[in-house]
Amino acid sequence: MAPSTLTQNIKIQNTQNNGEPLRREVSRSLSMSTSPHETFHQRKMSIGMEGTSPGLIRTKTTGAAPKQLKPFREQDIKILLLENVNQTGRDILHGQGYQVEFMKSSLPEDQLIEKIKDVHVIGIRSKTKLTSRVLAAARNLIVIGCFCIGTNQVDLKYAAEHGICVFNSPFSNSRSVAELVIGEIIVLARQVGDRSNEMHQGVWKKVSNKCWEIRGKTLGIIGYGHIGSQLSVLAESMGMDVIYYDVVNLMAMGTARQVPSLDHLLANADFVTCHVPELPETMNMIGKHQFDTMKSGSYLINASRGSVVDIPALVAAMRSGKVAGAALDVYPAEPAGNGDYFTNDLNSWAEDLRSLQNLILTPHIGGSTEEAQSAIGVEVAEALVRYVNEGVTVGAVNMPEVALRSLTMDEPNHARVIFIHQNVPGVLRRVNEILGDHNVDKQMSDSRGDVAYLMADISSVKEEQVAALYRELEGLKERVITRILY
Ligand SMILES: NC(=O)C1=CN([C@@H]2O[C@H](COP(=O)(O)OP(=O)(O)OC[C@H]3O[C@@H](n4cnc5c(N)ncnc54)[C@H](O)[C@@H]3O)[C@@H](O)[C@H]2O)C=CC1
Ligand SMILES: O=C(O)C(=O)COP(=O)(O)O
Repeated sequence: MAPSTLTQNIKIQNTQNNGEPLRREVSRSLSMSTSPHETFHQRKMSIGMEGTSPGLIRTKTTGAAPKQLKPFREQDIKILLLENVNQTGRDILHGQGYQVEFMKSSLPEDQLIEKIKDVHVIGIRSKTKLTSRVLAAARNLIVIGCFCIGTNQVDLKYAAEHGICVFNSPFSNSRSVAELVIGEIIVLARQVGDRSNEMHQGVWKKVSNKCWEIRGKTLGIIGYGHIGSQLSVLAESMGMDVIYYDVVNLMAMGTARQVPSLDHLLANADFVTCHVPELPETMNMIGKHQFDTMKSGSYLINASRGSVVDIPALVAAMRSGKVAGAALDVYPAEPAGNGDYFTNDLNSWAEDLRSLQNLILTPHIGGSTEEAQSAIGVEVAEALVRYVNEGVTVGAVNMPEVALRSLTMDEPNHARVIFIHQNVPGVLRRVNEILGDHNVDKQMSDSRGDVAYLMADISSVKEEQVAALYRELEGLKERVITRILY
């Protein structure tokens, strides 16, 4: 971008602002996703690109310096959205002027590897597996948006070590999951699923045997985080006693009680519900021993991750009558999209599950409500915009959280340097030696594990100096990614 263009853009911006301070304009552009012409980023340039289309904003550890420097234009940013990301999120990203490709389902690994090669941003939900193999193919990727809560589908460590920031929406669908579980508790206690199936087949079968009220029964919640604690409040308001087990000591909601062990919870709960993340420690955490420990005639609900419950052990516990009913929303393997079949081809025990009585099977819909999806769309898309345009990592799940107030047009000749690097001694000193020829107005640096993130706003920097600055930073052996926004 030539200086004259910059000046012209300042004028346009000022006109649009009607003389209002620009900083207000900046925050408005992010929170209300206005048109790209209203955003401050329109005026910025970015370098740090490797052999792709002009104006890109990433380089890899092994990459050479960019051959040409071109303005950072929103139109150059390529985004791939999979798994039917909500319209709210799509609107925000389109509103920035980015190129957005949208797909309704997830992709198998080989197709994903092809598709991810050139994009700067990918948006996924719980199904798309971003393994190290997939991410290694992503030449230009700078950021991943998980439009959901769980991030187990992404190799977070590999991503961080390659300078790829990951965002999610930590609680926008928690209430939806909690409400589904409440519904399932009643449906299981009254065998509503079976009665409904029978009626659909024309069979009238009125029974009260082993049908219960939930009032006075004990709900055992495994994992008392966002979802577990919401559920606790709802269950108690319906007259249930609530106990919970968590690896962390957590404040109880209402009169709920934390119990000292999983076995203690299993031995005392009438309904057991799982709300833990997928981790090595939660893999098959409900298996044969746990079913043996549960009360006879109790119920199990799993709306967390399919890996948490050992399904053959559940099938055995239900066939023996030890478990009177169960609800599963998640499975070790799930179809890529709607219309696919839930058969033994996918999970070897799918037919076993389909044959059981009082077993509610839902297709991973815990967070699938209009309210949740719309809120997630906004939250994650805004985080992506902030990261692409300003390098702000607040809310990231695999990077240190770093933010500086936005650059504004009353700060000409400023540049924002973003330097993601290995977290080893001496790097900051060397970076500051490089930045030392300029006035460092503000700077923030933080680390998380092996990766550190530095953001510095420098002034008195001429456009022709930016390339040299970039090359010097790229010359540091500890660098992962250098971006300069100006
Ligand atoms: N079915 C669906 O559509 C949805 C499923 N989920 C799943 O639910 C999970 C939980 O969600 P949130 O409540 O938002 O997560 P959260 O992170 O707020 O809470 C998880 C809780 O589990 C605890 N925990 C971790 N390991 C444990 C262990 N080994 N034993 C006992 N407790 C343990 C943590 O200390 C934490 O309190 C997510 O990770 C996601 O996989 C989330 C949203 C929708
Ligand atoms: O938010 C989560 O972690 C979920 O499991 C919901 O996933 P989904 O957005 O429905 O693919």
